[in-house]
Amino acid sequence: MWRRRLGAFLLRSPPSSSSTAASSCQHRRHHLLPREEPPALNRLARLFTSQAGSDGGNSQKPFIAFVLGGPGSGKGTQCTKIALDFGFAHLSAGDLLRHEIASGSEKGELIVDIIKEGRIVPSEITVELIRKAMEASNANKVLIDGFPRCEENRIAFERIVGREPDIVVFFDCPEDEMVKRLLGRNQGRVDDNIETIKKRLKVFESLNIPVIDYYSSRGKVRKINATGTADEIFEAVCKLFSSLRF
Ligand SMILES: Nc1ncnc2c1ncn2[C@@H]1O[C@H](COP(=O)(O)OP(=O)(O)O)[C@@H](O)[C@H]1O
Ligand SMILES: O=c1ccn([C@@H]2O[C@H](COP(=O)(O)OP(=O)(O)O)[C@@H](O)[C@H]2O)c(=O)[nH]1
Ligand SMILES: [Mg+2]
Repeated sequence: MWRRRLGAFLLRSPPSSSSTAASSCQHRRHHLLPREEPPALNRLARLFTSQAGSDGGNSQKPFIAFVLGGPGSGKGTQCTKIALDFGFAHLSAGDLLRHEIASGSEKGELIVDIIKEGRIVPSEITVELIRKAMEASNANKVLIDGFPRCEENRIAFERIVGREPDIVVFFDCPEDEMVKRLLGRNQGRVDDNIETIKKRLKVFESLNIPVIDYYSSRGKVRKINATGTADEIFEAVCKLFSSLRF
């Protein structure tokens, strides 16, 4: 049912963290309530809870949401909104890889070639970048955007980080809509060409869908219809995140 014939495209520079005023949803206020308590009370409360707040250190395991969907399904756009409204750290695997490329490292040279071809970067590289970013964020709620891309990624993450995600959010978007969005993204990414897009869509179908199927069989997938405007989709996202305990 989630398998769609996927047709076609991009690599953009680091994430836009912009979010429109219209991005907030009706559930937002409900979620912000605990964070609106006086700071001293918050700090005191954290001393007696099992998980520290994202600004107060995280000595316990964080709540992890993998955010998956085809290229152009809106993962990055929605993650930015979730991070703002629900206080998650947003770790984009693609952005971490692009930062590595920008650093000029030897690894970066390997990564850029892989990304240009729409293939998947070796798991040990990506998992190590994510592990370090999780540690550096010290957050108690983490969105991992665009990872795992394949079963090997998934297994490597679970082995190295020693965790499964708490949930997997799947943005389900028709191929023609994804292609249209990617063509309009215009962020100067090296994978922003028709040839690479075709390959990425094929890779999504053959390698990433099995990861979604795996987590689905474990009852972890929350599918969101990713058609409509970004704000309409975020309404559904808000309903989901408002129902979670983290
Ligand atoms: N619901 C939407 N409708 C139309 N365009 C969208 C929507 N969500 C995101 N976009 C745009 O589509 C492109 C791809 O979105 P992005 O969030 O980068 O997707 P992904 O991270 O899944 O590749 C971006 O240019 C973004 O602004
Ligand atoms: O865990 C990951 C995430 C990304 N990529 C590579 O980086 C590209 C861009 O990924 P990103 O998530 O930024 O693309 P999006 O799906 O958001 O358009 C992918 O096509 C892959 O080549 C990868 O190898 N492993
Ligand atoms: Mg993205």
